[in-house]
Amino acid sequence: MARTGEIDGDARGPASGMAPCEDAAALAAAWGAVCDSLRRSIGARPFEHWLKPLALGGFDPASGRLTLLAASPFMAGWVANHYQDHLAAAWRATWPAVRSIAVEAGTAPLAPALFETAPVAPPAAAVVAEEPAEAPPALDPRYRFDSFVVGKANEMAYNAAKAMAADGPIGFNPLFLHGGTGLGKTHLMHAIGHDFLAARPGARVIYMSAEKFMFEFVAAMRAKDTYSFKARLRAADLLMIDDVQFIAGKDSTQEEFFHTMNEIIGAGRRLVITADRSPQSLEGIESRILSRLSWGLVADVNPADFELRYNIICKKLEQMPDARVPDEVAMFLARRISANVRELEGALNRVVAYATLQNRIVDTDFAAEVLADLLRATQRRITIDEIQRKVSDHYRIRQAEMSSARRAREVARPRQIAMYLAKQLTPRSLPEIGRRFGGRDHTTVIHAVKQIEKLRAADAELDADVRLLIRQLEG
Ligand SMILES: Nc1ncnc2c1ncn2[C@@H]1O[C@H](COP(=O)(O)OP(=O)(O)OP(=O)(O)O)[C@@H](O)[C@H]1O
Repeated sequence: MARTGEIDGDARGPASGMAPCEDAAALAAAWGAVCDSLRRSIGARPFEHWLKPLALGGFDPASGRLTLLAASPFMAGWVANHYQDHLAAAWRATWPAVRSIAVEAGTAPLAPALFETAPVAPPAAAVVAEEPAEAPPALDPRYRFDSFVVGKANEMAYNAAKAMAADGPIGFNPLFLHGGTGLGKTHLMHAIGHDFLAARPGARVIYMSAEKFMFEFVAAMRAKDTYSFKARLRAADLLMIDDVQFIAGKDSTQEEFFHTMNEIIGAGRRLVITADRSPQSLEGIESRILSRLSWGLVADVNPADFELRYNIICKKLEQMPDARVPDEVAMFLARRISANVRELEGALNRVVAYATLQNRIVDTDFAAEVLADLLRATQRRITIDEIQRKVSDHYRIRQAEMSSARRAREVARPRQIAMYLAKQLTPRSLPEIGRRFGGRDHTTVIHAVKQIEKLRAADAELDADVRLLIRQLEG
């Protein structure tokens, strides 16, 4: 079954004058950029479930027809019915040569070159999906322990996951991992699956989202054949159910889930569950399930701090040997994209994809330009008061000196730095900044900004001070 949705075309041809599909890597990079924008427009969860598993099927430059492939006719139909407009808008913005989009069931053509230079677009094989009965589990090959960067925020979860995968008896079962979206829970689950299988070739490993668990269970009930569904899950040596909060309020699914859990644990097989919050905070989930979950090991995955974010970027860059991303940009991304690792990864991919598409050298200005929307959305509002406080602390002067008339170098220079930072980091106008620094004129502010710009270029120590202050203020 194929669903085709036509979108209004812009018949003027491909974006940036590029011959469509001549450069398969560019098409893949465009798909990466489209994915990024879709994730933002429809939200991370629906994106992960419905759109991330799509693969690029092909693009016909003559007709402008782009084919996307879904894992099943059901998925293809759903995507075509629900996300056609989003897909059309995102492609139109990125690659106007696309005039119609067809979503079909099928597997991706074997065109590894399409993805080779474009880490932004996961190949079909990397799609996180649940395995059909008897097939090897569809574990994402990228999600392994050695590609997972460990820091304070996730070391407890990492160690527990390692223990879950290790050979020999384990001291706990189930393992319950919880934390906000995009922090690496799914990654850890897949890593457990890989290691478990490596230690026990032929073992039955099932990874499944709770949403899929519900769909399959409901479908089995409708078909009046729940036996094979139950038998398959309960025979798993390692069962992993992702995002269990999804079954909140779904009574019959919870009933089945509870029995599955009991069977697995009772038979000494391993169970791993994730959720976006701790068992105590999961609402709409039966208390018997929650208490069962709390019997095992509960480990949280916390938001990454700056150091971990930076290390993650460095790790991702190791996997992109063609990407030329200087350290200064890695630090910039780590500093500015702090919401979660998925967003950080998406930002890095977007910068690399745009640099490839536009043949540009990556520097901080380029990254800021490419990520302008994201940075605006995530930017914390920095106030002039905060800047004055931070700078005064740094130079050990009283904050009142920011507004005083004293001209001695030891207070005048920090004051100029604070004015410069106010101009750089806040949307305040020059006259307003002047007013906040003891009623000074806007020309004084302009002078301070110019002065500090000059000094930053000439004086490494002052430049390092300013960088540090910016980093601290931007959090
Ligand atoms: N510590 C880490 N090291 C390397 N990559 C990481 C790390 N944490 C997260 N990632 C990457 O971030 C992305 C998002 O992670 P993942 O999908 O595992 O998040 P999640 O916690 O399961 O989110 P959700 O609750 O939305 O399903 C993945 O590509 C993953 O590889």
